[in-house]
Amino acid sequence: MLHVGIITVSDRATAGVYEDRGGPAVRAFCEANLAEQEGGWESHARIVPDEPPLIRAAVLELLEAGCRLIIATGGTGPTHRDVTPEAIRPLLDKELPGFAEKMRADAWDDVPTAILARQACGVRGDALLLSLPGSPKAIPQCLGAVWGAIPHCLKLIADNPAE
Ligand SMILES: Nc1ncnc2c1ncn2[C@@H]1O[C@H](COP(=O)(O)OP(=O)(O)OP(=O)(O)O)[C@@H](O)[C@H]1O
Ligand SMILES: Nc1nc2c(c(=O)[nH]1)N[C@H]1C(S)=C(S)[C@@H](COP(=O)(O)O)O[C@H]1N2
Repeated sequence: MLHVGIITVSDRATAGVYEDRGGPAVRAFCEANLAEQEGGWESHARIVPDEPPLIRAAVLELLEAGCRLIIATGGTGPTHRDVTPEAIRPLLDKELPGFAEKMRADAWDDVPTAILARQACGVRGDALLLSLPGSPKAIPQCLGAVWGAIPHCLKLIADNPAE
């Protein structure tokens, strides 16, 4: 069973200013793309404001719950409240910059503002952590851009545990 953690990082979704569409968009993408997952999969969703300690706490809680793929959406932009990369980076054993590079490169022709996102992606233990922009329409674009590398990455980090 693959446990997938989904974290919406959004002041406004947390406060109820708008209904969260980011978490459900990640879940919908997983539903469409994990149908063949051996042993099945299960999602665990959290919504937090743009506060580093709360973002980190959500990541650590989902790791503790056994999530091996954690996908955060929101808070990657250039404003002072956008702190998801700063919150996630210290938790990574290794950053995998290719994930963010591919997300931005694939979106560039369609959405030039794609380069405003500072996605932090990498591994912690045997888990892969990804961050995506908050815009719900960015979610299938960004996940679609990198999905081809995810099963192999999960297998590599599971097969080569730290001492
Ligand atoms: N979780 C979400 N659910 C629904 N729409 C969202 C969500 N996150 C972002 N959006 C939409 O995408 C647009 C761009 O997101 P923006 O960068 O302003 O949000 P954020 O910084 O990720 O979240 P917030 O401003 O709530 O902290 C917003 O105008 C909003 O309409
Ligand atoms: N594929 C894609 N990437 C995207 C976007 C988008 O609409 N599609 N929006 C951009 C915009 S406008 C911003 S400000 C940044 C950061 O968004 P965030 O702060 O909500 O994470 O993501 C960028 N990346």
